[in-house]
Amino acid sequence: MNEEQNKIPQATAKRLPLYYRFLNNLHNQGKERVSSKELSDAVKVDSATIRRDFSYFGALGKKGYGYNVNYLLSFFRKTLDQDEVTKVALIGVGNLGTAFLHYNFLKNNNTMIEMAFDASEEKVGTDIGGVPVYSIEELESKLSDDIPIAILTVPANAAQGITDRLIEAGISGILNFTPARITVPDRIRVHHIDLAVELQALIYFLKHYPLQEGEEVGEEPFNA
Ligand SMILES: NC(=O)c1ccc[n+]([C@@H]2O[C@H](COP(=O)([O-])OP(=O)(O)OC[C@H]3O[C@@H](n4cnc5c(N)ncnc54)[C@H](O)[C@@H]3O)[C@@H](O)[C@H]2O)c1
Repeated sequence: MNEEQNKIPQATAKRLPLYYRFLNNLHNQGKERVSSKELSDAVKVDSATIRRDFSYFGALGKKGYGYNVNYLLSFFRKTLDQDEVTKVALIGVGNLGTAFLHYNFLKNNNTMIEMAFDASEEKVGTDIGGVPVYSIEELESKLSDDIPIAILTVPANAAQGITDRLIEAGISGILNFTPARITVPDRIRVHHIDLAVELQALIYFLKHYPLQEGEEVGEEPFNA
């Protein structure tokens, strides 16, 4: 992560990949500029928030012109280290893990699942979506220094044990899909993803903040 990203608020940093993906699509369609309204409609973030987010990088928008797509893209690419491919390891090649291996992350984000691990003999030695699956026994010997992130898709009861080994092996970030609350040292960053929580949040918003036709979509506190 570079210095610039350290200075921007975390909520803004979280939205950067969203902006980046949309701008990349615009660029691929040959578009050179985008208005904040267009951006807002596409990424479902209100234009005031977009302007505030972008203000952390200096005044990039011009009245009546909008934002220059190429300029923004090159800026975000630098900020998000998009010029570099980040290698990721995946642990647990079950229903969820297999789906991730089939999904080509590299197409939109510069991340790539380099290798996967599982405990099941049936899976070890196979190749899923072009990713080799190794035995979990080989975790320490196969994980190389250039893989900073692991995706955890093992059963909850295996999560902490695997986490301890990942940290020992030098991983610095974990994307945890298991329901287990894992304990890690301060220097390790864990992001927890739980579809049930996201669904509950959506249900809550539908019930308490139903949207009206033509209403601008606000920023949801759950994503902030
Ligand atoms: N976050 C979410 O929204 C969400 C949604 C669905 C499932 N989940 C969770 O994701 C995890 C995976 O779910 P799933 O449906 O893919 O389960 P699954 O049972 O299909 O897959 C688990 C895989 O982990 C492997 N495994 C078991 N113990 C292991 C170990 N010690 N080391 C390495 N591999 C091991 C199994 O062989 C299996 O291939 C579960 O914890 C589940 O609760 C999360």
